[in-house]
Amino acid sequence: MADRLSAGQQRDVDPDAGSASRGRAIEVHGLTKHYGPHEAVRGIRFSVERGTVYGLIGPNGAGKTTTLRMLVDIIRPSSGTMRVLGVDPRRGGPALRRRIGYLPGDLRLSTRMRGRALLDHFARISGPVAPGAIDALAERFDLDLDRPVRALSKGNRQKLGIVQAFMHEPELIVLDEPTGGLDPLMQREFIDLVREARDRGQTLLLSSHVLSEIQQAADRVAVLSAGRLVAEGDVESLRLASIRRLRATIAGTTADAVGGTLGSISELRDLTLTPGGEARDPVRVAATIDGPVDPVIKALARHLVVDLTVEEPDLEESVLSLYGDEGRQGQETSLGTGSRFIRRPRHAGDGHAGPRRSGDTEGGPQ
Ligand SMILES: Nc1ncnc2c1ncn2[C@@H]1O[C@H](COP(=O)(O)OP(=O)(O)OP(=O)(O)O)[C@@H](O)[C@H]1O
Repeated sequence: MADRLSAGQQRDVDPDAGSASRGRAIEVHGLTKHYGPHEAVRGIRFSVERGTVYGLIGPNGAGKTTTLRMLVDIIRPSSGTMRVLGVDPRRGGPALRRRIGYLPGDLRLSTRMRGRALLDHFARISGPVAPGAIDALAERFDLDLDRPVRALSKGNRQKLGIVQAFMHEPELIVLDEPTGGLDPLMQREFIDLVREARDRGQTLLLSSHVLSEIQQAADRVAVLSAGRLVAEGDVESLRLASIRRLRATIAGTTADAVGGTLGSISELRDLTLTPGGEARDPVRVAATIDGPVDPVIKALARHLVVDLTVEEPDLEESVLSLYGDEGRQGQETSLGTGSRFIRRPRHAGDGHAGPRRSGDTEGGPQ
């Protein structure tokens, strides 16, 4: 596994592995990474309490992988400081690495070895694995360890990566996009595994661009955008969770009547109504729900709803929707009760001038 934490060169463990940070598994201050002139991570700071699950979310290219790779000492930061399990990862060497389980985002496994032999090989590097632990994990994920790794499907190779990250029950588990390639049943199993590890006192840091996954698994969340940390807080405080995209088709009425019902719902933003060609043809509704779904559903139910979808928007859309231009540029501002950097989200009504009929502007449905 090209990217797996390897034994590497022996280095000394930092002697001041610290009293001040004993409650924290990870502390990051002003962490920055340049790739040539490109600033992939720009002065971020966050900390992860021991025995918690911390989620890093952000659209593609936000800097999640770069951040994780710095924490596990695969790449060097350009500037800033990090403490991982009380140790500077640049100086922690194999002793620190054995305390960490790591699943890289670009897991490449193409060996002829069978799954079991590969995991045994990893176990020799990562430290002792309890008897039966590998089989128990494999069984849980329905993973056949007797097949050559290169013959496994992408999802099964991902399972192998998950097993190697968890099997030695390390103090800290760092997972980059862990559920890529897993089917929904296995994703569920993975979330359970994360919670059980947390309940045993292990600390987990995971990245994802799927908001719902982080919502289910994490206690605390940081949102990265364009290399900056634009929001940080506990999962409930993260308003990204309440953003949904609504599409509906309503029959037997006019766009004006639908606008009359929906126009005053404060949870709806960017409401666009597209009338049918003929007077009583179905009206198509598109909008963003920012808040509880219930008032919207009740307002829609006053009409004949012939089709309805309410779905999670993609993360880029959510970040930009809530954090606007600052999110686009990755700026930080602070706000919040118990949360750093949580920017006041835009509310319905901020610049919201009622429903738009399709054709009123060039934009169309958002
Ligand atoms: N080795 C590299 N050389 C140059 N630029 C890089 C390198 N690795 C990453 N980048 C750039 O750094 C930025 C952050 O990339 P990173 O992979 O950390 O983002 P990410 O949030 O993990 O994205 P994704 O969800 O797509 O994996 C991107 O603009 C990316 O193109």
